[in-house]
Amino acid sequence: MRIDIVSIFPDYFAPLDISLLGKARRRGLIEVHVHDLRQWTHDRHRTVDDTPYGGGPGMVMKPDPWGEALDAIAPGGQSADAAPRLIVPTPSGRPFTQAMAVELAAEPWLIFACGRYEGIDSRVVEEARTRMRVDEVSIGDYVLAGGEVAVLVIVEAVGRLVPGVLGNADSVADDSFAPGSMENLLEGPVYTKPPVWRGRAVPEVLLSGHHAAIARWRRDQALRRTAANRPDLIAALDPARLDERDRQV
Ligand SMILES: NC(=O)c1ccno1
Repeated sequence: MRIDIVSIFPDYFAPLDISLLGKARRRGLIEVHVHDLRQWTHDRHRTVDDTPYGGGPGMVMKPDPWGEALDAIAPGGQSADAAPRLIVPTPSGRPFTQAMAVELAAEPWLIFACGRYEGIDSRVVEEARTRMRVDEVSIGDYVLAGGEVAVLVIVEAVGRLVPGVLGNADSVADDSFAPGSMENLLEGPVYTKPPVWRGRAVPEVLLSGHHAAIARWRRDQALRRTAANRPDLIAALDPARLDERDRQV
């Protein structure tokens, strides 16, 4: 997977050189290019924003630098299956979910546009849509100072799903919200050695080696945690996916 990130604060993305994603980059599983938007400005002050038409507070990011940046990064001509997908984090975007992370992890090329101030001139997304798929995405119902932190969240959630990045691919199947048996459920509690810690013992079933009983216990715990923390997810569960035991939890 290729990832391009455009920002006026490229240093925000130093964390992508460490840990899981840093290893994935060094192993050639993920290619990350971070670009300073200001390299596509042409005035002495390297201006990227201006006052909003129609008045109102704050500044809006000018379309010209963004248009030139996207032209330079994705000049076009790629085959349909190699074309980039532009992701623009914004509070007014579609909710970023685990399902979307799974979908994006299958893409060959993602470009992230980090907006700042009051946002990017809307014509940038409008024009980009004429030559690539564009998703305006929100990581939650709150407002950040810019898209950079949201891109770090999305790149981490997506990057860990790229085949080969996680040491144990099975752990993805147990993720909260993971498609499949965990779909729309929160992951339950997890334990490791020692078996007793400050007088608190690990649930016996987890030491039993009885895989069916362990799977059942984990699903019960996931249902309980989801009911406690996210009743909205329980309400959205497809009843057909709940067995008799689930209904008793
Ligand atoms: N909620 C968000 O995704 C966001 C992006 C930029 N500011 O907020």
